[in-house]
Amino acid sequence: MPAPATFLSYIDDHAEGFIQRLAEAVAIPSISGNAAHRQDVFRMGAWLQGQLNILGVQTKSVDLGRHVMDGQELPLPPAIFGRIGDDPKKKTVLIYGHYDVQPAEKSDGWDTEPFKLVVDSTSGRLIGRGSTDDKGPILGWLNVLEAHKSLGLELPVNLRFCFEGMEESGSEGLDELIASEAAKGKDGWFGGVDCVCISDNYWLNTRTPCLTYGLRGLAYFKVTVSGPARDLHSGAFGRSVHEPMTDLALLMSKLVAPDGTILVPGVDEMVATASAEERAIYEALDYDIKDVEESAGAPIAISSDKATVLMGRMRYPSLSLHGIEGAFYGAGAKTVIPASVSGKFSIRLVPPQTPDKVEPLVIEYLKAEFAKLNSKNKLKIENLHGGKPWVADHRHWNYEAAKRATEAVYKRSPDLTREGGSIPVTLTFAESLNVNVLLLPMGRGDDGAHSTNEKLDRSNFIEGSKLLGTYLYEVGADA
Ligand SMILES: C[C@H](N)C(=O)N[C@@H](Cc1c[nH]cn1)C(=O)O
Ligand SMILES: [Zn+2]
Ligand SMILES: [Zn+2]
Repeated sequence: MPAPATFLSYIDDHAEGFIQRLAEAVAIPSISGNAAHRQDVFRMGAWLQGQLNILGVQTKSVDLGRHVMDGQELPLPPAIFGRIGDDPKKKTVLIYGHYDVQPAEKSDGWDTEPFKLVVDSTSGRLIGRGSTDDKGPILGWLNVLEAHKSLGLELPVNLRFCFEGMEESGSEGLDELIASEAAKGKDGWFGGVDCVCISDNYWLNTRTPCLTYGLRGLAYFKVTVSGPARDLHSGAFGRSVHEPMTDLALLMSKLVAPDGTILVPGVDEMVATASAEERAIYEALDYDIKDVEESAGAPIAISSDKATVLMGRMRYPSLSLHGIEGAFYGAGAKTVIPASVSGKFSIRLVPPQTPDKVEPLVIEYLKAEFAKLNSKNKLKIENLHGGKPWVADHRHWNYEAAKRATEAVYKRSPDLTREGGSIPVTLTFAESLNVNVLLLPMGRGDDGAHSTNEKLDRSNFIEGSKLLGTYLYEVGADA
């Protein structure tokens, strides 16, 4: 069933107001991974709940308890649940999104203030932290609701919403909440849900919309080497004591090779090599080495073979080194020996890998490599968070509806992709509600999620809002 023309033109006619609302959302620095911003995450949750209420959605803010982050006990931001429509003749779609964002500071290399949405009218870019990940897509759903309310149009499906404020920091508390709601069956918040739709990833390139049926999982590690009781003078102590930074740098260098091979024994080996037939799937995708190099901003693709690059992102695990806490990193030439340093790295997982299978291999390997250093320093290994990979059935009616919606809005068939990133709650929804989950991205491959100058193209925001609404009509038509 096509979306009504009035809905589509409402979206076009109200684009400026929608961008204004996105600017309001971006202005709240809801960084879940930084204790100093925890109140901002709460503020963002309250703002979102208020917007949903204005648009006629019944909501509930669900307390997720407390947790410890960076040695500090903090309240977890609430899950914002919403519901609108209870017509037993209609399908019920559950929408998930996250209202927290990654950290961002102008000094990281942003050209503009990260928490002030900049509308670049020449390029059509809406630049700001969270514009594409994930405030723009969440607001896309609000745009759909606003259009229906203002036009007095009946929604084609019943909607349930689940928005969280900790996705960028391990989705703490959410799995348990979903499991307990699912256990209540039809009386729970998700009772009667027929399918799930998540808009929290990106097209593969800048041209072709896609539907995503897989996500990598994640195992995130913090490895700490400590020795001296305090920071030391390298003139007074250099070559006289074991230095934590030296040990850590050696350990970190043993994790991954420059070509991406994971050096922890048993991790790469868990995943079967792709057959020629499977390779052909990646060859057929609308993608070019230029696409990865343009979004990375440099000619640094790991191979000149397109399928190898794509499989590196979607089909194989990867290990990335993220940073070292406690090390000297400022300007100047401080001659310090840091007393304690923590390396952060993570492994993106693919089936059949799970955090439970991979973590012991990493811990055992790091301990063995540390022992080889004969250092008198101390080693501590922690898992910061993790999540399992997910793959869905893309022949399901939920995907068929999204395909028809994409063809209606973008006048082209979507690519079918697997995403290199992780949204751990996806698998939780699939398993605890036993329904199909669809990833329907709004943004492009060069949006720079998690990076500097994150943006969402105006056309993706506006056409993407039409897509989300049209998808609901296509699902409704299947009822
Ligand atoms: C794909 C999604 N938009 C996303 O960015 N997910 C994050 C999840 C995460 C886990 N630890 C920190 N963030 C990602 O894939 O990195
Ligand atoms: Zn993210
Ligand atoms: Zn996200």
